[in-house]
Amino acid sequence: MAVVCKASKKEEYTPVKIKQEETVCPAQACGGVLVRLGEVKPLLTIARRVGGVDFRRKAACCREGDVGVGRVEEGTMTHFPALALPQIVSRLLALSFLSGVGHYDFDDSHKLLPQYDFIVVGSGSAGSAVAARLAEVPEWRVLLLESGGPPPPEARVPGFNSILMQSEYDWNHRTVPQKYGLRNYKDNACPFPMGRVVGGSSVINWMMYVRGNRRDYDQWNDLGNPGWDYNTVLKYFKKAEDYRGTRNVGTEYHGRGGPLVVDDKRWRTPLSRGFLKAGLELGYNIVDPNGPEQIGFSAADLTVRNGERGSVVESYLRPALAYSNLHIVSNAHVTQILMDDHKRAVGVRYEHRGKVRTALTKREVVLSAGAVGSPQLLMVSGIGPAEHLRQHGIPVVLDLPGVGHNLQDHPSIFGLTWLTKRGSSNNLNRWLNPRNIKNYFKTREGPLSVPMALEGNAWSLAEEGDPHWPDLQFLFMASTPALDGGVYFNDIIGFRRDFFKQYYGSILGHEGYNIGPMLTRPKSRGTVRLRSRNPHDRPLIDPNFLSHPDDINTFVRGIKFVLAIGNTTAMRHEFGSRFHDQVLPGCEKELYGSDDYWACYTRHMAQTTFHPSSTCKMAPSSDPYGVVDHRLRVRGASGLRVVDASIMPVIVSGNLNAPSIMIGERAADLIKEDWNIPIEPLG
Ligand SMILES: Cc1cc2nc3c(=O)[nH]c(=O)nc-3n(C[C@H](O)[C@H](O)[C@H](O)COP(=O)(O)OP(=O)(O)OC[C@H]3O[C@@H](n4cnc5c(N)ncnc54)[C@H](O)[C@@H]3O)c2cc1C
Repeated sequence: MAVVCKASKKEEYTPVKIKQEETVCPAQACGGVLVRLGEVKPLLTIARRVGGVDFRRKAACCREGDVGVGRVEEGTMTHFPALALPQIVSRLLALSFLSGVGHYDFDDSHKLLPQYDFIVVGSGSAGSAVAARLAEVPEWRVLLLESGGPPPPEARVPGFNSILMQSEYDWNHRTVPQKYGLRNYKDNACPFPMGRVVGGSSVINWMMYVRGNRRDYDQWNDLGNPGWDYNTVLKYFKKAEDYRGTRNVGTEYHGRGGPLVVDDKRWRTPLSRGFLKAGLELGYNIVDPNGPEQIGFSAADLTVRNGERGSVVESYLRPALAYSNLHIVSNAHVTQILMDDHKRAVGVRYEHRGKVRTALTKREVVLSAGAVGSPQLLMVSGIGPAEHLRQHGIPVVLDLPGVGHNLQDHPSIFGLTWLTKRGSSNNLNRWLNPRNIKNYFKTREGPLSVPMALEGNAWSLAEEGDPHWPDLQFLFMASTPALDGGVYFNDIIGFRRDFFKQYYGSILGHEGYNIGPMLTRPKSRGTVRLRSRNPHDRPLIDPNFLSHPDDINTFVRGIKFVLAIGNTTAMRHEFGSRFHDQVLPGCEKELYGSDDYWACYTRHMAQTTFHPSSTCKMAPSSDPYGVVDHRLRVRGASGLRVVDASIMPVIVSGNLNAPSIMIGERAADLIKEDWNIPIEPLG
């Protein structure tokens, strides 16, 4: 049993310089070692993060109020001060200037009811949408439990988009070492960020609004999931949307008046113009990727509302605070779904402020803990592949081999870099210039009003099958990975330091850009598996990147396409674009520029684009690996649904925030229908 630690004497934390490449146990997460009062564990590492700085000590017991207690584990890598400094600065700035921002702690723990109609686990993109919509039914009582705390003020500043990665608002997961890729990354593994905060990943993401391709959803439907075809899901994308952009306004493709503001990228670097011109030069149109067809070049659409991040906290949860029937409890880590003898979900067990609590439901538990959290929670509760559960001594409630199976992510290459003239790209002066900072906090305009570096997207015609169903997306970033001299961004990306110095050492601080080919329809499949039966232990995340040989070939095609973009007159003449053509460390033996060289480049450089999905896939009963049916009910159970990115049978051809919100919106209507509540007809 977990013990709430009480210190026998008052102890102070002292900041320690964490030597490079050391690992610490994550703040806010118990690393797996439970401490019993009075027990002596000299090697226990206690971590606490204050204002973005890690404080760490070794001790026999934790102190009252400690949030990060556990063994040193491989999960988190924190550098001091490289990561801590920008986090502190951004918080101080946000605290000093965002005076109009009302902090809300999302803690209704003082008014909990003995029983709820619905318990939603996880307040991320899908969980917040479904919880807020369920609470529209006045007679229903809804409880939303979230493991993380309330979002910090700096989360509202779009330009601080990378600041929350590897902070206490990130689960700080890492992949397991990859057999086929990540060769220039420490331990052949990479950080795998996911939001652990009220609002989930929508609070730490990069705010690009992309729905995917109409064919993705028609495929879901054709795989035996009725009601998930494009025409149906489009209604839910529109229901969620309050479109304030300039493309296809007033057409059947965009919604107005929904909770989620979607807008054009209002502030752009000069290079953004070059990127769009390059597309025209290559014979592509400038498109609205959320319009009739996706193929083409586009400036990014953003979930930014009047210059501030439009996460699901702003769009769904704050407005829902008006409902007295929705209770939200932050810092409530769910450790088990409680199932009765008839395999019906009757509640959940969770930990809050050091106490183990139980919440009961008379209708349903809705699991929205994300593509890693949902399969993990199912498995520790006895729902998953029986053999795997038995290995960890977990009594099997339901043998569902598909739980944690079928992990899909979009791998992409952050690394193909061009140098350009001064003033053309995002540089540190633009980002951190006091004038721009002051201007942002006054007007919500300028470089900080948009996510740092992200400028646009492109989708090229597919070579196989339907040409309008792209297998590649290109992320255009108007900065290089060496923009900050390797002080900060390298740790966020996760390259090995020796590699970084060797490859980027000659271009530290230079202006330029980066185009990342991203596989929209990868063929590799991975897994999420348990490390142990302890719900606090990090799961083993294996995306199994590049295990399918076709993924390498698609990347090679993608790299050639981005080289063509960089080589257009538009990029070369106006911006002096020049490819950083240094031979990639690790690929010296290949003929530079050959297909084998680019395949080698891919194996060394491709990594996550932070889009895990499909680990509890929706499928008809004929599919042995299905976890939920088309109404998102867990197969073989009752009173239990999964509602988040994990239900995607196949990952979609775009970023996952908008699709996850759509899933939450659609799920709410499915639930209402199943409980005979009339639903609003959608146009
Ligand atoms: C750094 C980053 C950048 C990204 N950029 C973009 C982008 O620009 N555009 C885009 O479209 N997508 C982007 N994404 C992806 C997108 O944000 C996610 O795919 C989407 O938010 C997933 O939604 P979800 O509801 O499935 O899960 P999440 O939003 O991750 O929500 C899951 C929630 O469950 C909580 N939880 C988990 N376990 C438990 C538990 N045991 N008890 C209680 N609570 C629990 C988590 O803390 C979290 O709040 C990005 C993601 C990241 C991490």
